[in-house]
Amino acid sequence: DTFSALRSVRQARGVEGRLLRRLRAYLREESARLRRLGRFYEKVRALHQDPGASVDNPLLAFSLIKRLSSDWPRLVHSDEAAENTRALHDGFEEVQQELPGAEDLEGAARALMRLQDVYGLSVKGMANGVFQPAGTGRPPLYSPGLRVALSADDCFHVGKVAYDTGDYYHSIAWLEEAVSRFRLSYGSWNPEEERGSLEDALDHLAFSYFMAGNISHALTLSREFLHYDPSNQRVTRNVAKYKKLLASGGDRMGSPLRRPNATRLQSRDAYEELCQSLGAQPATEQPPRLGCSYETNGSPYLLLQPAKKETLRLQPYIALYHDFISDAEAETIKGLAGPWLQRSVVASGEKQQKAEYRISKSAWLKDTADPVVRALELRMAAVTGLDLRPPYAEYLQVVNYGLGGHYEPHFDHATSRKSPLYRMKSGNRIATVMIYLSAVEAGGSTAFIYANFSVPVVKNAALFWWNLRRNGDGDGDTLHAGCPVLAGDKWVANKWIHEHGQEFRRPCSRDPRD
Ligand SMILES: O=C(O)CCC(=O)C(=O)O
Ligand SMILES: [Fe+2]
Repeated sequence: DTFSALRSVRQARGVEGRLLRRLRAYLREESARLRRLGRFYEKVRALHQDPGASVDNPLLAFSLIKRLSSDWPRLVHSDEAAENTRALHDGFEEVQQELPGAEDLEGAARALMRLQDVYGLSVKGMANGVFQPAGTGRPPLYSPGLRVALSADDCFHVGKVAYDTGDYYHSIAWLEEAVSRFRLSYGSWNPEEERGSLEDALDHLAFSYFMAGNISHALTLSREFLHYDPSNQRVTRNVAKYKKLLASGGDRMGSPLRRPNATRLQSRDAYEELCQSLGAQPATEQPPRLGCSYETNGSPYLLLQPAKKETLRLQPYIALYHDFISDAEAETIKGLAGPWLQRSVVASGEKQQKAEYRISKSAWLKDTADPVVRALELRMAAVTGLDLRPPYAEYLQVVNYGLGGHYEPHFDHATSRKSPLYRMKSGNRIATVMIYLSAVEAGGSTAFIYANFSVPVVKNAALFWWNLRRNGDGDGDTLHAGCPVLAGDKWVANKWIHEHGQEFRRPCSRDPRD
């Protein structure tokens, strides 16, 4: 699919570039053809208008006969127009395989609604191209270089995706925006088309209000619909039904519509607050235990260039290593993974499958893929002091987030003995090293829900944390998430290190507090 990785969205832009060039060629050919027709028309018309151009002149008589017997039939039966159309069709067919489909449009619409929800954005603002949290004095979360507004039809399509899944909370917000935009432009340029669209939006909006229990609104909108299309039987029946319901007191107009909790989240508010605050929570612990240091970790590898460690939390233990990789290395890793990216999956029982709560594409890189991957593994081993040789760690997982791409709160370690993670037979995931391979323009922080803080995307830095306690139990405090990317192309690389092989490097303890 296209929407689930920004790399694919960029490729889709390339596809449109090719279509654009085809269309330009088509316009050029067709304009030349029409110009030729125009010249023929003008020439013949001039002869017909000129009183001196009489067919008494044998030369003019000859050319008349030639025109009628040869020029006109050729002109009328020319397949030039058809050939131009065919070239356009062929160009389209060439890229057909690469075009986004219905599921992409749906995924893209869901992405906009996710950004609306998680970042508390108003639909009206978004439709106007502004990313400002609604009803707060906060500044915009993102100010694009080029501000673009959505069309009435764009808003209708987002609303329709919500409508089709029975999500009337979102369908009402987006269809309201569509209706008010259609009303504004109504009759301005293409009355027939605009009217059809306004009616369609009114129809869907009225039904959404009806389903949400707001009968009086459903009635008002249905009446407006009938103003444009008085003979519509279905809507006429609806109006009668709504009137009857209102008369019997069936309106729940006052009750506010609640956002559906489609996610599996119990801690949704905390999560969203962490995503919005962009890594600005005060630490509960104080220096000197929290702070920055140069680390050689007893490794000769780090002697000349120690790791730049920022300890972020002690419980759970989380550290950020700044400048862990170079820009060039990051580009190499992204380039190696790019062609192999596949929709990311999540563990579900014993299986792996794709899920709405993880929107990204990912690829696995072995250390034999390139010397850069190998060097990165050695550096991670030196910094963590852990054994990363297979099967003690998984291959490097490179992830590219998509439109509104995110990974809702989860644990990296297995929480069930049946998890596919145990297929490696090297125990659970004891620790995670996650490298930020890119910057983002807005959003995309890594939020630790129970630890109550979030890490903004710091390009080239590596985040480290222990997933397990020393007694082998999963550390519940490590629940974490990748917040939706508001703007930009977020890439990360994950290294998941397993328990086996670390016995002497991180010794066990029976104290559950360790
Ligand atoms: O992208 C992030 O910030 C978090 C990613 C993550 O938690 C994961 O891939 O397991
Ligand atoms: Fe994770």
